[in-house]
Amino acid sequence: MIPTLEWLPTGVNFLDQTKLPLEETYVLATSYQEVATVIRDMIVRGAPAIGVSAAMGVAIGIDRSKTTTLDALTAEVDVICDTLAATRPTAVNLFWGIGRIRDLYNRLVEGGADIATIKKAVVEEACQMYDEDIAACKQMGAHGAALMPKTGTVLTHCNAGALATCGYGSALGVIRAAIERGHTIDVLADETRPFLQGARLTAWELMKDNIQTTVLCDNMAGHLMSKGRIQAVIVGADRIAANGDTANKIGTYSVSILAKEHGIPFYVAAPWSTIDLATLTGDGIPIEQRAATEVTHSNGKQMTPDGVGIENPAFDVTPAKYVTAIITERGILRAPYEESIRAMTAQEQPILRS
Ligand SMILES: CSC[C@@H](O)[C@@H](O)C(=O)COP(=O)(O)O
Repeated sequence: MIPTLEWLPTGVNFLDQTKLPLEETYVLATSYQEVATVIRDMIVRGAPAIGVSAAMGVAIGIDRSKTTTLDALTAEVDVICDTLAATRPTAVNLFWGIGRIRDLYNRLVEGGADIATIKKAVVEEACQMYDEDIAACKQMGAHGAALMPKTGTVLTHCNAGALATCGYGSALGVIRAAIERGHTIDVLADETRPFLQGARLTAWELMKDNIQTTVLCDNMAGHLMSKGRIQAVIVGADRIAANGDTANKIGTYSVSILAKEHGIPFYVAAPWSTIDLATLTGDGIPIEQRAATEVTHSNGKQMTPDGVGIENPAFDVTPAKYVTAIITERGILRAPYEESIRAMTAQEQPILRS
């Protein structure tokens, strides 16, 4: 399995996704500040991977703290959490990952645990979240495989694969699971301007698994749909509001409308940690704005005239009405999403182990 990130005795080791597909190199983060930089610079990216990375960031910050009193440690934990929370705004998994370690820390302090016990427990929790993320991807695959065409072409946007998770992938995990169950699927990967997660990352990881993959420019999907070349669309998600509106990589919204127009099912695959019950509709989802240079430059070369205006929102929101189903590790959600999400939230869930 592709090692997206890994807890090591020396730190948290990240496959540098900014260097793919040409170089497979790693960045070892030895402090919470370095983990924050890795997330902000998109060395690691993809909502589920960001969530676990942030949890590991909090854990490494606590584990490496030199403070000797609980009061001082608690003050430091505030700074650690705030630093990591300021890295990227859209993927709710970031805040979920930080919150889970923070909650554990608070419970341990209230329970009278000493610093050594706390350090051990937060590291174990972060590593458990890593295992749970892989298990959740496998479960999404098990639930979603039957929705994929028995034979046909599936379009995906951005990278919701092993690289966007701790392994196996959310949207690409469903495709992998379908192929493992005997489906004959080839993948169309939108290049996903401007950061090229589709062209660089989805193509790289699917080729590694010998899954037939074709990269297309973002403006080509409509043409191919009109020619009957696409049987399903599946994407990941960075945040799903309580009504099913889904934030995902910029361009997803356009693909969803094209799919609707052509009668092609449009699926979202995401772990439960991507569902944000506190955000009622897509209007409440913060959209990350990234640097203009991602648009103005390609491989260091300037592509636009000096002084031209630039837009670079990193995400858009697909209204729930365009989403055929949301595949989670708990099961498949269908419209009306307020009700199906509420019903599945109430269900008791087993702890997943990879
Ligand atoms: C599985 S993570 C969400 C993905 O579906 C992906 O499309 C995405 O938007 C990731 O954004 P990124 O900016 O690369 O972190």
